[in-house]
Amino acid sequence: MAEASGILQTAFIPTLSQNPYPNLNQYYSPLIFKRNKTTFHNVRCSLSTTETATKTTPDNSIPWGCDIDSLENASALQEWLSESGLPPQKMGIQRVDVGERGLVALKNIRKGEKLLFVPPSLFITADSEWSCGEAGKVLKRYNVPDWPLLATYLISEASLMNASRWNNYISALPRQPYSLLYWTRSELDKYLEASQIRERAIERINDVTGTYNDLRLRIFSKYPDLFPEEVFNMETFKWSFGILFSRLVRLPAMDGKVALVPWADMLNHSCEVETFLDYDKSSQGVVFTTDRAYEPGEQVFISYGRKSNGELLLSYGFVPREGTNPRDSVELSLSLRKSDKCYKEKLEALKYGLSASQCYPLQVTGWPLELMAYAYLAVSPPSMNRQFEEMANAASNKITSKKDIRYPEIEEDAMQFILDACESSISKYSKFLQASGSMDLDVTNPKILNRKVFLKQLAVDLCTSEQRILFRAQYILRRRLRDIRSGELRALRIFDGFRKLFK
Ligand SMILES: C[S@@+](CC[C@H](N)C(=O)[O-])C[C@H]1O[C@@H](n2cnc3c(N)ncnc32)[C@H](O)[C@@H]1O
Repeated sequence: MAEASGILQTAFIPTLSQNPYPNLNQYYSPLIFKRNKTTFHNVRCSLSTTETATKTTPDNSIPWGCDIDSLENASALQEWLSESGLPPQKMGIQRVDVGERGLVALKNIRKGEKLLFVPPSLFITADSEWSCGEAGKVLKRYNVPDWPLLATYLISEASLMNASRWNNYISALPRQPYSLLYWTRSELDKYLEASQIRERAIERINDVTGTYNDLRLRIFSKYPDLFPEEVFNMETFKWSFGILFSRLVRLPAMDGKVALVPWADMLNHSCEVETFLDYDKSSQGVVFTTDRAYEPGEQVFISYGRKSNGELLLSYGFVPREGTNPRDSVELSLSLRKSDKCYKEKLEALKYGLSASQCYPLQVTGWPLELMAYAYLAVSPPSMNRQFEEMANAASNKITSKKDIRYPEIEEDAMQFILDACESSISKYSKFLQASGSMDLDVTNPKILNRKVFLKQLAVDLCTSEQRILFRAQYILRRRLRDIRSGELRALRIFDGFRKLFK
């Protein structure tokens, strides 16, 4: 567990954990980026730019960065990094089969070798110097936390193009990162209807929208010269948060500092490796230690953390190949029955952080004790009301109480309750997977069709992997129920035998 949390903390971190901004519960609506040649740069810091961010871009996209699979700016990035202190590397950026672009071994790399050595002068952190110092000062004055601060910083530097020291880095970032932030509400509803990831994506989109709206109301609107809407708008924030979700690293050896680490963020994820990025005090740079050997031409991977396929889709926009993710899990939703005579009492018992409907992760290898405790609570009869609190506490992962509770008298009902939830979820997945074959057949515009085919494939891959875990749980639950029932039958038969004997 300690190991797992270590990895979770150090991989690229998709969480708005430091975002204290309220979820304004607003539905995301993409704003069209207004390209205005004059206001775009010069207004803000009187920085004269030799290039302006006004090139023509595809609809709704921002005018910096490059296509996600483009190597167009990669050599300029490499050159700039070496001039700026990146030591010679054993890897180079190339087009790859997994992850579009990635770092590929140029020489033999041994298992246990330290690679990268990106110096702190190349990190982007909340302490980085702003090209537009005034804008940075304003955000600091308002105590804007790291995530929104970095999102704003990235936009500010990006809009300055070659007047920013990060120009080469930003030019090599994807113009539209693969992210669920770019899915519309109707796409989420259509393709992810069966998966709980849909809810998480909606929450995340609302968080990003809320954060932007809050910054706009509290700060940007008061300093329109520093933060013109042509530059700092919902579209550019969607981009910068998409970049942060898929590339920001937490560095435990630097007290958990979060940073964008150019070059290191060209590494793709593999579920088959355990190694992750961290700051190395002895070499004073970000490194990772290989946990396997690589030959020249092979893509080198790190782990983004022990994440489920759904979490990988949510933050990084990809789903690993079926059956390759040993950490995969699916969220199973359990609910108290409204018709339960003790519904109110049970709800009252759940007051510490749980609700009448609760999600728990199922893995191929099993499920958490908390899930079983919730099931006990949901099926327990009024006569067990004294145990409601114990069950509710055991169902919560926030309260440190005894988790491994057992109530043999309601074990069968609890198992059946979980099985029913699994089967109802399985049928939602089956419905989507069956319907997916004939979805979008009426679309003729090739660009729209491409997008739909791409999103649908991601959803099909995710739903297939999630359904597979549910099938496994269904199998285990059915077998346990059969054992319980056949055990009961045997006990009844023995009892019957004794009765006959005494007759
Ligand atoms: C930290 S960046 C890695 C570099 C990225 N490939 C690039 O060209 O900029 C994370 C992004 O890489 C891609 N990626 C990483 N690992 C992947 C994998 N195993 N399969 C597919 N895409 C992957 C996803 O688009 C993800 O959002």
